[in-house]
Amino acid sequence: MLTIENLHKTYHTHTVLHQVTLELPLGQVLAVLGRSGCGKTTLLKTVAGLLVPDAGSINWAGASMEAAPPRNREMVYLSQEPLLFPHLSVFENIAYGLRVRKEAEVQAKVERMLQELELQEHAQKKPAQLSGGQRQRVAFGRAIIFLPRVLLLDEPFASLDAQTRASMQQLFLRLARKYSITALFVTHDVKEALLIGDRFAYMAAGKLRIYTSGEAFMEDPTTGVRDELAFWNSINHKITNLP
Ligand SMILES: Nc1ncnc2c1ncn2[C@@H]1O[C@H](COP(=O)(O)OP(=O)(O)OP(=O)(O)O)[C@@H](O)[C@H]1O
Repeated sequence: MLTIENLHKTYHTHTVLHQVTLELPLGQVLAVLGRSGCGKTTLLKTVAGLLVPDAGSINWAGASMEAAPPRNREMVYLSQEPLLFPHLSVFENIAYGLRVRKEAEVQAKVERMLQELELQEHAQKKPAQLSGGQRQRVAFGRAIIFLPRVLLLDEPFASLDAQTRASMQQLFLRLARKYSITALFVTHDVKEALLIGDRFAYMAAGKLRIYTSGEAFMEDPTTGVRDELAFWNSINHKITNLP
């Protein structure tokens, strides 16, 4: 279980994380919905150890993570623009974490992951020879192949077209189930949050509100789920009443 208590972060006089508290059980995905600038990236980078909080605690299975450097936390941050090694092939990008950890059966593990990601035929290409969606799949594979404790996903599909985005969402759901992935998934897209999350939260001005159920998330007018439903009802009404 990931436990975060009263996480606080200020840039100069601007408070970006305001007493953020959450619990995330193993194998669950918490979808965090929030508008641009609400502090989502700061939250994920602080959990990953890439930013230092002013106060608060981050625990994994009861052990404090604050003193642990990012690589020892095994909490992987994935951004919208996948960061891949440009000079390495797809295969070697995915193999990287395994080689660093001196794990066995690298070849077989990477081949299996390439198959999961449907990237077998691109194994020897360099990142620059791939589409945005394919690069994001490589970044996923590289992150999950060594089974990190927590995946921290920062609007990972925001730059993709609608179809590629939908197929990446399905791929994520399939792999999340298969590998029991524990993840914080931040997005500004309410449909994506509903589709991806096992649990739901809403972030505004550095404050995180956790919902006790999916229904509570959907019923809160600030999340925009109601507006989304009203929009589609009005479109349906318009289309069925066209002359
Ligand atoms: N290094 C920094 N120095 C000062 N202010 C910062 C810094 N990084 C972020 N901020 C400010 O903190 C606030 C939250 O930024 P953050 O990147 O966490 O937001 P976000 O919710 O991820 O937004 P977006 O969806 O646009 O990426 C913003 O107002 C931003 O301008």
